[in-house]
Amino acid sequence: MEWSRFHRHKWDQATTFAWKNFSSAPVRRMFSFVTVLGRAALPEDKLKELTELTQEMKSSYSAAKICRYDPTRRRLDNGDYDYNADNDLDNDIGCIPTLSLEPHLVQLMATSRDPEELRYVWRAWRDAAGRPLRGKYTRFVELSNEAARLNGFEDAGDFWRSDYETDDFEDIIDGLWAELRPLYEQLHAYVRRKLIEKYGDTIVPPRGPIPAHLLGNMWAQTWTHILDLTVPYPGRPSVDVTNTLRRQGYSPFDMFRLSESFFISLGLEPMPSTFWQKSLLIKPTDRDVICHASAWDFCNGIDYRIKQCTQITMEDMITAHHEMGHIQYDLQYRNQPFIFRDGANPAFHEAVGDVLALSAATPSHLQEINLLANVDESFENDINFLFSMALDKIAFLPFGYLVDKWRWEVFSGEISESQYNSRWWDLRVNYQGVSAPLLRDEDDFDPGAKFHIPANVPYVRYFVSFIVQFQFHAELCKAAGHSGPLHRCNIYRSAEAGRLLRNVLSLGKSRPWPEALSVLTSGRTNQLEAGPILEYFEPLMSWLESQNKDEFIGWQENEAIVLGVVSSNASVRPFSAVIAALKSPSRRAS
Ligand SMILES: CC(=O)N[C@@H](CC(=O)O)C(=O)NC[C@H](CC1(C(=O)N[C@@H](Cc2ccc(O)cc2)C(=O)O)CCCC1)C(=O)O
Ligand SMILES: [Zn+2]
Repeated sequence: MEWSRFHRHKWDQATTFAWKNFSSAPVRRMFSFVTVLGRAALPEDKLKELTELTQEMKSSYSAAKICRYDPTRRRLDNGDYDYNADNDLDNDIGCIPTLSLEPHLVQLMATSRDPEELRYVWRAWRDAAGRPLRGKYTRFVELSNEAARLNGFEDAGDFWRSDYETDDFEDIIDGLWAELRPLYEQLHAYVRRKLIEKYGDTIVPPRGPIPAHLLGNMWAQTWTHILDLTVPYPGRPSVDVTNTLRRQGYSPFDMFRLSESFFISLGLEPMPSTFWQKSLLIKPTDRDVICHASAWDFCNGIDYRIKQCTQITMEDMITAHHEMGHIQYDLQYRNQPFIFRDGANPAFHEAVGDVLALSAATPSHLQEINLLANVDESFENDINFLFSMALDKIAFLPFGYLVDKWRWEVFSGEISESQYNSRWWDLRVNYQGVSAPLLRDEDDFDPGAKFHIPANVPYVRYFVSFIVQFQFHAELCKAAGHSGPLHRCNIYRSAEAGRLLRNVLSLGKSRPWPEALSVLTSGRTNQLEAGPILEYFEPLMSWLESQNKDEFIGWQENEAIVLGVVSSNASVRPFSAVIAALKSPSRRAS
């Protein structure tokens, strides 16, 4: 009998979703994951196109290089750097691009204190890494959305958010940001004041956004590299132990051994022997590799590796803990069924290493491992420490939030191709209070100059991780019997903390993440909460409020100082300040 289309559809419906009626919850959970095909749901030719597109974007980004800054370079008549000189072959100014992001540009953005050089590097990187991706990205979005819809999602953003198994996920993170924004604004106001003291108020507007090239990082996402310009009480032992690491002859290998010893002290797993044989911890000189650090689970219970172009810096020591946290989580859930070998949600995976680093970075622990001379626990040292932690953990929050806010709006169509860059800068000014140091237009593609956009790696996981890692820290400190301020807690060698952490991590993705949180908090809560991170930074918040009492808190967009050539098709709505800057002869603008 020829089945009618109706009957065939009914059969499909019945068999396709029969698993939804299985009695076993874990089996239903497994089916709910394994039935999501992701990209593989695309027709062969489109899957091939999407895969090639992703590979092209990733290798284009990883191979991007720029020329060295040349202060003698011909200038425009207003003194501005003539970026187009490179193409001006008749005066053989052209250059060979030799500087790559890691380690050269990361180092330059962290250590240069020349605004002109910083502005050059900031723009040259975006010209080399972001601009070439713009056309590819639009096609990438189309194909990603098509794949998402074939999996039953609205668009790729909807698909990505489903990892959190939470209907009102966007409302939840909006609410968390609202609770944390006041602390961010206090830090922002204090740092802006210090940057005005360093660079003057013709570059840094007292009531406006901070120009993004002055914050020590290519994306202004963490500000730890301008600690020297902003530290509250200078002249005290620096909590940045980079120089001590170098003086003591630390190798990249030693830094990873140091991180491993912290995990072992909690009774967690050592790295498997193959880890030490097969990881790539030093940038090779004979070939180009994707230097962006990464941790790999080869899904056979034996082979786990980290790839990191490790520099001997405190930042890379913290990153070593971060990457090893991924491996530790992989090890803790390796006995779960394959489909459950993942983080309870992506933020949990990002939090593990950072939780241990919260203890490892404390002055008392750094003393214990001879990386810091004996530091008294004076109020000033406390504030210096909390401030350096805030330059990492608080400064990051709005950036961690806005990257996927932008991407979700691109996937949903709220941001069209003609608005990519102006909407990116709207979000950067509104949430982060940073501005482009020179005018941007829609030939630029600044989001593309950040690894996770061409690499198609979701980003809100880091925003959530920076909050949930303090919930972990608070609970592990309780288990370790810590008393006193949360920021002084060090769980080193606590078997109780290790046991609690193991109980959470070994679940993998076998249970919805609120249940994992409930295990962590012994039932006190199963929700994301800003309480612990606010408790941790409470002493700093009070101190900042007292320091900032005459300061303008927040920023006005039209106060932004944006210099640079107003390019022919400046489709970006130039901030009114640009018009002001272009009119008033006092400010150097062309
Ligand atoms: C096979 C695979 O891909 N594995 C995943 C891990 C897994 O899923 O198992 C993986 O290795 N992802 C790489 C990524 C690397 C880093 C990163 O991208 N960090 C963000 C945000 C941030 C910033 C400051 C900070 O302190 C912590 C995070 C950035 O740099 O902007 C760069 C150095 C730090 C972490 C990572 O480890 O998360
Ligand atoms: Zn990570």
